[in-house]
Amino acid sequence: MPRVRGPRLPELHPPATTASERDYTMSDMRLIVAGAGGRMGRALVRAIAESKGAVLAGALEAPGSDLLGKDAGVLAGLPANGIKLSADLWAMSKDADGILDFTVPAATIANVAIAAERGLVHVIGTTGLSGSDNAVIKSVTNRAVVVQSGNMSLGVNLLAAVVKRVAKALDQSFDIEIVETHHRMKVDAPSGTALMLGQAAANGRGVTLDEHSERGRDGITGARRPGNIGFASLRGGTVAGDHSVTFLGPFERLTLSHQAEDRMLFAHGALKAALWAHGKAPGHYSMADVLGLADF
Ligand SMILES: NC(=O)C1=CN([C@@H]2O[C@H](COP(=O)(O)OP(=O)(O)OC[C@H]3O[C@@H](n4cnc5c(N)ncnc54)[C@H](OP(=O)(O)O)[C@@H]3O)[C@@H](O)[C@H]2O)C=CC1
Ligand SMILES: O=C(O)C1=N[C@H](C(=O)O)C[C@H](O)C1
Repeated sequence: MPRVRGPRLPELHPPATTASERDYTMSDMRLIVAGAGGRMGRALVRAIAESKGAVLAGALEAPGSDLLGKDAGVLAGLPANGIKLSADLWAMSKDADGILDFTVPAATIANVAIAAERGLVHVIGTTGLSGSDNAVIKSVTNRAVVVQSGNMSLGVNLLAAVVKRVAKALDQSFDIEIVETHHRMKVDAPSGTALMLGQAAANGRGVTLDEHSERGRDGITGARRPGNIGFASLRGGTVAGDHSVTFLGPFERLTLSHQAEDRMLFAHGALKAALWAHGKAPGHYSMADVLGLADF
């Protein structure tokens, strides 16, 4: 029987290579993974092993973690790579070029100063950051390179650009509601992506998100305030990340949505951001900058 060939799929999971199987060059970007024992941290270790142009230079974990001293490759489901998890960012960053940081707000904020001092590209994917956390991050970007985004995927960043345009085109007779669904282990709500999409809608409308958000409705809430942007969060199972933005108008609704199928999507996006930012001038960059969508 003739072999039927299907369309080629992008290689989200190309065969993993390890330090011993690959020839690293001096020009490879030397990356530290923060939260290396976490879900995203393990995905990032795999993404680095699978990609050209970067090498794992360190694996950071929380002080007191049971995982300190364990091999980052083994934790990520790969052969041992000799990089042991450590809580000492200053020591491991001596010869590093960048840090991929998907941890918790307190850890990310602690990492900001060291990354700036060491001249590391700091890719920040951590969500749940407060306004004052974000101000700390911004404060170093006159001397440090930071790429920060609540979502590192191409699809969500395109979605945000489209949401901004649609919000601009529709008046306040259209209510905007953002719904997100994530796995049962997620600790923050609304998701960073939902807030990013809300910000895009607010920008399109020319309003301030803080003054036009409706979050956590419960009980007698009163009627919906015209012009507000609503948020709802679902948690359960193993969902990598679903987001939808619905524009509800008189007798019609428009929904734009995105489903992430695997968190390797975010890991590959973060790696792309680091490689893009290597050698850039100090600044606070977004994933839209990395993907060339800033003017879309
Ligand atoms: N922007 C994006 O595209 C994406 C963002 N995220 C965000 O990334 C973050 C992490 O998500 P996820 O991997 O699922 O969460 P996990 O809880 O699985 O991982 C977080 C890791 O950070 C570790 N950690 C805590 N404190 C420190 C510290 N001081 N130094 C170093 N490591 C520390 C945790 O260790 P311990 O368990 O011991 O506390 C844990 O291993 C979340 O904010 C999530 O929303 C996730 C996916 C995509
Ligand atoms: O915690 C997660 O898993 C994710 N977090 C990010 C968010 O808060 O939006 C990105 C993605 O949706 C997965």
